Amino acid sequence: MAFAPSTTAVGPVSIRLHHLHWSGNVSIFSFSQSRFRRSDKKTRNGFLFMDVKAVAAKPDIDFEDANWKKHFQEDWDRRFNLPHLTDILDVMPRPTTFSLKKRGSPENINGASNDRRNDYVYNDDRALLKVIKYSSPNSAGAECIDPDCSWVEQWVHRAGPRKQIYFEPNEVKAGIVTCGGLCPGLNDVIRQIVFTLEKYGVQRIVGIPFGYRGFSEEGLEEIPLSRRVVQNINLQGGSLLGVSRGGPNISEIVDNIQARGVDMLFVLGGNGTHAGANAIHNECRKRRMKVSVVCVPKTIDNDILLMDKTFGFDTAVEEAQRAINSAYIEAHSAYHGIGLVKLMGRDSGFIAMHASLSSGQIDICLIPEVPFGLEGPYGVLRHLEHLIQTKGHAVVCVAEGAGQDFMQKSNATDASGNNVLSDFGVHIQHKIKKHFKDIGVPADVKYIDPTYMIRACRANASDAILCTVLGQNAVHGAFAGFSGITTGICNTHYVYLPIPEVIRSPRCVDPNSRMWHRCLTSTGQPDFH
Ligand SMILES: Nc1ncnc2c1ncn2[C@@H]1O[C@H](COP(=O)(O)OP(=O)(O)O)[C@@H](O)[C@H]1O
Ligand SMILES: O=P(O)(O)OC[C@H]1O[C@](O)(COP(=O)(O)O)[C@@H](O)[C@@H]1O
Ligand SMILES: [Mg+2]
Repeated sequence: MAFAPSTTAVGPVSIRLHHLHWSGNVSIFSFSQSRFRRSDKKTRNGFLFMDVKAVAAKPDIDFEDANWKKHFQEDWDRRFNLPHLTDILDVMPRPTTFSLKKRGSPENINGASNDRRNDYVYNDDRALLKVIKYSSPNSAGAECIDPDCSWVEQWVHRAGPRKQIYFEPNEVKAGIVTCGGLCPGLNDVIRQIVFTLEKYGVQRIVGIPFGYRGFSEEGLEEIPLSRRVVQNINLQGGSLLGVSRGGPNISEIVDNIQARGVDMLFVLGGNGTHAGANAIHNECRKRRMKVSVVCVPKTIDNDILLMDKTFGFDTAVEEAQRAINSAYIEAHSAYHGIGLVKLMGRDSGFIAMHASLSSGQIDICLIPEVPFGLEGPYGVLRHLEHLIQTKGHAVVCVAEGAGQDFMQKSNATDASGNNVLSDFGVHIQHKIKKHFKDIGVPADVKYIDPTYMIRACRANASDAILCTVLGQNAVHGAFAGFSGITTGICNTHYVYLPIPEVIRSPRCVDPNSRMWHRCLTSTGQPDFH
């Protein structure tokens, strides 16, 4: 029996890929529920939070069965099937009002000349999630399903405008909400959602202020949105609508959606936000409301499963270069200089890894996914000593979630239920200073924490394009009648995915991946233990 996507909101989960016996991406395996231990379960703000730990990692597939691949693929298709309004409601489609041809005359869409333009995506269109065929599980970076690492097709649904839509645009009231922390590109996505809604003919578009809180907090009025209002918001960082953590429970949110008469809700946020959006979608279904809930993944940490990348990540990596370069200049110009930069990444070290790789100036990169020792002959401090002796300076990049075991845990959580991390940047800074003092070698340590400077930036060009496509696809998905979905880029193609599939766990750097190996090659750092 496969692990069925739960209709219960699953909160922060901690699964480290390198703890798994099987190489590859956890999401390709179907786990039976019995293989998970629920280590912690608490209710906060009416939400259910579960920390789920993988205690065994064997996939629940009988590879002796000659038909295992067929079963796997049937299960896959079931898991990745997109929830649709017609699953529960008797709603009829109508021809789309979104047309790229003659503006204002979408009725022509069924004509032969229109078909030649190939403007629309069909519900049976699919994109292939994985494209490498590994010759063995020992191939570098192999992601395998079976012990022989055989070829198994994993198809997901293609995003884009459909010929048939399930809403009358002039009757639609659309809401947009941005939750969690800031991320470069939020305004670009809001802007594109508004543009695309208007292109369909939607006239009532509102922003819900300050994340999910805007659904309950008194005095927070919805913000009317139009092309005129959002025209230039992409020129600055942040979110026009504001963001927040925590907020009302799902039932209150859905009551409020009902009261406002919102029938399309666009939710921009990370893992927590997606769990909330899925719960909202399920509650709307339970109440048989005709509401489409569509997410756009927003995580600067890049920690959403299955996606090539999420918007804001490229910008963060680029912006981090400035901090790393300053750290390098400081370190290089000082006698025995050590530059130290802390970058974001609660569970995932993608920003630290990519920023280290792209800068070419990092000697040591520390991320949460790869354990390391500080003291002792094979520890980080001894290697720093070696770098100072041989090069005269060193630059270190740490992800915020790295080295948590070296510090006292606070057990505190933020309003969303996320663990509040101890500051490893500050900790290692003190450790380095003390170490060099203890061994009687001068060292000049300069610590840079650019966290909020990076997060508040406006999107760079490549993220701006990603935001544009994602924002437009979110609207196409809602008009197509899907709900409980998110939109992303997988294997260079734009797709829709059911929310539970992308939040099974935070996406993490695989220490066996080619990218981490490239990072190690670039920094020249040894294994620390
Ligand atoms: N398991 C959950 N179920 C429902 N809502 C959640 C859940 N986890 C977080 N949320 C809500 O989602 C919003 C954003 O969550 P947060 O973890 O702060 O950011 P992110 O979405 O970036 O991960 C918050 O308002 C929070 O209360
Ligand atoms: O100070 P805040 O707002 O709690 O944000 C800190 C968090 O924001 C992040 O950059 C992104 O987190 P979210 O995806 O939850 O917004 C994390 O890496 C970091 O722990
Ligand atoms: Mg989060």
